[in-house]
Amino acid sequence: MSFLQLENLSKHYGDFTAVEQLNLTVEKGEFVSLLGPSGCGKTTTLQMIAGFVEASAGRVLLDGRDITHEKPNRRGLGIVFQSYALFPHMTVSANVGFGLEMRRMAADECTERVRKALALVHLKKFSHRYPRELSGGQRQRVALARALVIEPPVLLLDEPMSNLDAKLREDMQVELREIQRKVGTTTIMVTHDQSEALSMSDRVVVMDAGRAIQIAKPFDAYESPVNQFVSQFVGKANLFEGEVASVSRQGSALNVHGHLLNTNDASLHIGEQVTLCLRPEKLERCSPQDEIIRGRVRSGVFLGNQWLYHIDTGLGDLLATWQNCGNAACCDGQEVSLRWPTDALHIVKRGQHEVRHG
Ligand SMILES: Nc1ncnc2c1ncn2[C@@H]1O[C@H](COP(=O)(O)OP(=O)(O)OP(=O)(O)O)[C@@H](O)[C@H]1O
Repeated sequence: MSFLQLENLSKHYGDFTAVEQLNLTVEKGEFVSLLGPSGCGKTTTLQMIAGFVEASAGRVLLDGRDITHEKPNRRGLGIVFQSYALFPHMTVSANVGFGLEMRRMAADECTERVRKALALVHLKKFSHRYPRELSGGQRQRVALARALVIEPPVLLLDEPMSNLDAKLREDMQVELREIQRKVGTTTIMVTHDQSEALSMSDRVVVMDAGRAIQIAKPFDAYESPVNQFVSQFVGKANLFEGEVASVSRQGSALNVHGHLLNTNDASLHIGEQVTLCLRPEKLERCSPQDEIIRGRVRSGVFLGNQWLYHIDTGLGDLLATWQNCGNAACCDGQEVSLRWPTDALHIVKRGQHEVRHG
């Protein structure tokens, strides 16, 4: 049995459904992110696990125990909110030790645990400061120490890094994941930032309109998105509508605006209408005799580690990302020959409501 299980978990507000029949199993020590656009039900799901929002239907099981209707304080989960919610009139130590005092832990043990928790988040030197005397990143670490000090079975993080600037956010992502690995606490994190979810998680739950659309390892969600929504939400995608022109044992040929494109997918039927996904980094420049399609560069943007190009082609406007092309490899208006490996072209479903677990 999995450590944390959500079974058909739903939340209705009147006739509005915020979360619909969510099923998720999380193993001990796993780091799982709930990823999706604003309003898709991520926070509501987290709050149902925490016990701050009452589930309308379904169950939450922790280590086999049904906690669906237990009070939040009896669940004993560690929570870090977006706002950190530190007590402004208490020092760092007092903030971190607060949960232990509430549990009436002996003073000596409490002091020792607070010391260890602050060492874990590299804040030992700041124990006597007040939250207003700390930077955003330091406050975030106090909130993390406060959640971890009670040694919770599950750590719940609600957009824990959204108040940090881009650089600090990246550093904290690495640090948070290192701490989580060291402590081994099962963790569920809410985020709308796909790169954050992909870089930190063992698995991601991609949500839309209250439903889990795909539950997968980050690599699989990116490489094999289950539908159009996931392909566009997790990374950038070129999408084409096409019709299956022929099928063989090796794959299929698809007609897209009069161009025949080969895929490795042999499970299709002639005449079937499909959507194809091609990631921008899979496009390669090639010589004219090797090209699949020719295009004209509309614009190029330098992104630091790569260039992002918009290219007008017979398939539509294609996005291409290329690294190592020095000081602008292509000029606006330049004609380019393009190709990609056959296995880079994926068939994605058009519907949005088919969950795939992985
Ligand atoms: N108390 C409530 N009463 C009515 N509707 C609510 C209530 N709380 C949340 N909702 C609605 O439920 C939906 C899901 O909200 P939720 O906060 O879970 O979204 P989210 O994915 O976390 O979004 P964000 O990334 O913007 O925080 C939203 O449409 C929201 O307006």
